[in-house]
Amino acid sequence: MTIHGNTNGLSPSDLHALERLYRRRVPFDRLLTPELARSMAEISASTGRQVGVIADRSGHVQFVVVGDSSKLMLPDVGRVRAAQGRFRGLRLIHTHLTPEGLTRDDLVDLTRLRLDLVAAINVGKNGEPETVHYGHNVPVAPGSSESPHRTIGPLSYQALIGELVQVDPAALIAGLEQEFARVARTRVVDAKDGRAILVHVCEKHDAWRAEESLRELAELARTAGVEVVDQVLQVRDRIDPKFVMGRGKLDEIVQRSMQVDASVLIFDRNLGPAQAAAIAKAIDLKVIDRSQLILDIFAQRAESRDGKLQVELAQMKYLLPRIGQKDDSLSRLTGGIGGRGPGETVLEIGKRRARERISRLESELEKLAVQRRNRRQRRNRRDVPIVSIVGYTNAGKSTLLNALTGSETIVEDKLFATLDTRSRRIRFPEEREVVITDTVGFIRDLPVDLFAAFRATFEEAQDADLLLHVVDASDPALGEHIKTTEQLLGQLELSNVPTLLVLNKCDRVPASEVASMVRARDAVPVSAIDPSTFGPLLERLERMLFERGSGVVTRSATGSDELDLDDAIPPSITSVRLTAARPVEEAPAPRGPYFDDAAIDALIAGSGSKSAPAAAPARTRSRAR
Ligand SMILES: Nc1nc2c(ncn2[C@@H]2O[C@H](COP(=O)(O)OP(=O)(O)OP(=O)(O)O)[C@@H](O)[C@H]2O)c(=O)[nH]1
Ligand SMILES: [Mg+2]
Repeated sequence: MTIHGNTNGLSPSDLHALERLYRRRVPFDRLLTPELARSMAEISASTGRQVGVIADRSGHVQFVVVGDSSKLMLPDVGRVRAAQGRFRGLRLIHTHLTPEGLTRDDLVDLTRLRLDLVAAINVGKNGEPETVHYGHNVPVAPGSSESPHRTIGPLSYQALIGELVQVDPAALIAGLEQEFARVARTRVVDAKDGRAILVHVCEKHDAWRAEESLRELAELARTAGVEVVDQVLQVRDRIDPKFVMGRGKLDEIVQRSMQVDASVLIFDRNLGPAQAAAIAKAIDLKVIDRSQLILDIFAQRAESRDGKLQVELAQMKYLLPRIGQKDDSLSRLTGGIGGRGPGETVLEIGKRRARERISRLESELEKLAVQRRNRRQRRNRRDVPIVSIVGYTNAGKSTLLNALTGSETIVEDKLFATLDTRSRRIRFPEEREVVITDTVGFIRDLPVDLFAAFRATFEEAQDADLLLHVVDASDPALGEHIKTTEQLLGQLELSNVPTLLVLNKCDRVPASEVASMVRARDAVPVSAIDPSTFGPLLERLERMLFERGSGVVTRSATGSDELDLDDAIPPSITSVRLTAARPVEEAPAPRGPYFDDAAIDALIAGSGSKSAPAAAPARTRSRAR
């Protein structure tokens, strides 16, 4: 039976008296009992310190706390959750040594810990209870200036005990929970990962991108399977180093979380380990940052072995500095958003084991990387051009790949629909074929460790003869998306690969705007959902890939005695018709590693690589057609 708080210098008999408080019962339908009130007052008077108990709804005392003359520091009650409801199912009953109502600290605890109720017993000079104040949370409309608490008192202790004044917390709380529920009328019950409030805090000079950024965060949250119930935006002169925002705003958010019944706060920025812990401790909600959200999506979606290992490694690296933070905010993460995927185990293990796991993952991934490099070297002796489709997430890369090749890779109106990339081939007239590969979408401020994971998926793109940079022309953040993609391509050492900018989703943009964007950016317009728009794209593609002096050099096999690729290419491309790029029969659906090497080998072999033995028959067959 732990006595929490400031126990220094207490006599054994005081401690004993405090321990005995654990045996008291406080029925849920009574504010307090005379036995409890008198013993608490007595100990307070003898120690000169505030004394409190935290009782649950069945009337048991869960915590006994002792403070100093003017305040109590409450222990972490985070894991003693009420089964259901907006409140924690706990009441704080404590003493005050000066005649006063509930203090600001009392009200903050009330909100922060979502207590059912806080009661303060004023202890008189004679060491007897004199008056009682109590308070509880009330729902207020967002943005309203009304107080989120209701406080009642002073009530005469004698009147309370004599039941001249009747207070029934059970009935009170039942009514309040209904009231809160009514405010949160919009509730949808089937969200499997809880309800979240998005929080964007920025300094003034960054305010211009806040709205767009929140919109993207909402998309990410939706992709992760979280229901967004509210969004909070705060522009500050300076980001608070400890809590990011001000304490007042934090309290407001907790209040709001009760109204809309949210259990998760998702920050639209990356939080340092100490920040995350401080915030989680202060508000006692699950706190997730942008990196964690993205990691969570990857953890849910990675399918291949390589992909899974990469995600686990990224999660481990993210979590390592967070293990053993003073208020272990990770303990709130088990299960659900932020605590999913292979990295979940890290929540139970210590730093040392986590480090061991990291080095094991790294060496496994290195082995896979070596295998991939070897394959790529073998494959370099080829003459089939490779085109990689790159671009911001949700730009329509997979849709375009499907439409160009008549295949069916996953297309979803979600961010990071594609995590395990696919390759397909398309055939141009005159038997010229191209292998086209899809890639993982880019996003702003990609967590560093995830970027490392990304890197592997783009190794293949380094062999590409051409990048199709697909961008959603209808997105207001188009310019930002292009910039981010270009930056990340640079970091992936892909800046040197010839690139064609493809303005996608032109069906959503007025033609005049498309025309000016095409001119300004030397781009090709398409609508990936409408193949009748592919003409200009195919023409440009063919010109860039096959025309002499196009600047795109297709590697050809050295020492081969077969035809040079050029010989097989007629000089004219004027005959390109829309139907020209017919899908080629089945491409085996590559399953990870991110980039399925065997599948690409097979594709290339099937397309007439001079170095691959399978090439000749493939080519003969297609010629004969
Ligand atoms: N209106 C319209 N919608 C499109 C077009 N191209 C793609 N979409 C839609 O945009 C959404 C995203 O398409 P995807 O092909 O999954 O995008 P992606 O770039 O592969 O996305 P990630 O794999 O998540 O990076 C889907 O809902 C598509 O149906 C287009 O040209 N016009
Ligand atoms: Mg995709």
